[in-house]
Amino acid sequence: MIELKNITKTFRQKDRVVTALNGVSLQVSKGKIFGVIGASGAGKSTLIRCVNLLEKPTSGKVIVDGQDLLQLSAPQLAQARRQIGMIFQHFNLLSSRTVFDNIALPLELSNTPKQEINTRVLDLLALVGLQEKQHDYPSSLSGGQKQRVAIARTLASNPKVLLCDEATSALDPETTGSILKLLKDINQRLNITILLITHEMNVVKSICDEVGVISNGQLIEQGTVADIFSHPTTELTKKFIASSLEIELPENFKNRLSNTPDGGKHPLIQLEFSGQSVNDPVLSETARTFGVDCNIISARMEYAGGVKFGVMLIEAYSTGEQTKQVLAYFEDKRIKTQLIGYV
Ligand SMILES: Nc1ncnc2c1ncn2[C@@H]1O[C@H](COP(=O)(O)OP(=O)(O)OP(=O)(O)O)[C@@H](O)[C@H]1O
Repeated sequence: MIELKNITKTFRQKDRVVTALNGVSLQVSKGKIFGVIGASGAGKSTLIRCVNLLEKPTSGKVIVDGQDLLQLSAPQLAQARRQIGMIFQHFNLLSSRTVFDNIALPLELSNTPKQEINTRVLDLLALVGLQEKQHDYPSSLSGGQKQRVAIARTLASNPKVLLCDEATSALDPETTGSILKLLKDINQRLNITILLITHEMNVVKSICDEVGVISNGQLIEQGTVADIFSHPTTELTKKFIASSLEIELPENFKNRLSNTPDGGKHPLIQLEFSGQSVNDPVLSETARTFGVDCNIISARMEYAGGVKFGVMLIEAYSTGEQTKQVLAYFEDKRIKTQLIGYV
């Protein structure tokens, strides 16, 4: 549905040339959700804006639904763009129009009959769960509600593709979750292909089928979410994955933490489970094999693309030699271990 072939984009900034995209190629199949993740300035916005030619690539090809966009005449491009919806971090609603009228706008612009506009907007309001807000103005809505209006507005044109430019970055975690759920719902119910950009691995993990990692204008890694999570090859990808799995050591353990096992303290071990880890009942095996009981202090286990990931902090009731055996056992199960200290 979307194909970028060897896209390069350079900008002229006073006396120097900035290469925002450097030979980017990617493909998104119909009905899939593809996430591009990268740090600030990596080229994410430029990339997504090249898909609907808001930004014209310096070289390369942009093919959407079989059409080579750079070869189209102005009217043909306008037609093709109707198939490509876009939502933004800051929603871009018209403050002088009600919720209903914001959603109706693209239909008015395409001269849709009034009765049809009415039915369609009411359907869209129901789809995004905002029927009661139709007469309200954007200023009285929460961030999540504004993004729902923006989603409904872009769906009004029946797009085949939806581009999401950091669509949840201005929202709190709970609202982010509900907007991501809505996007997944739209993707599945309407079979809309989604390309999104984000700097948060949690977004990728919760709704994407495939992911590309962008750095310095280049896609340095791409694949299915399950593959990338289980076999990340670059340090940057590993960092993004780790950032989505962070857990905090509770305050009372922090205060007791020391570098030595003096005074009968027990080792505090961090276990990092990835797609490569052996899926065994490791804690009970540790107790049976080494006679070492473990207390789970904090844990976060999740699934991405059908693979189990997570981090766990355990206090192992072990002494010196046993601790070494237990750490070696976890490593053998391909669980990344780190001795944090003693508590
Ligand atoms: N219109 C422009 N003129 C000049 N340089 C630009 C322009 N747009 C982007 N750039 C440069 O291109 C590079 C990539 O920018 P881009 O906005 O695509 O990154 P990003 O990954 O979206 O960053 P952020 O997450 O901070 O929005 C940056 O070095 C930026 O300064």
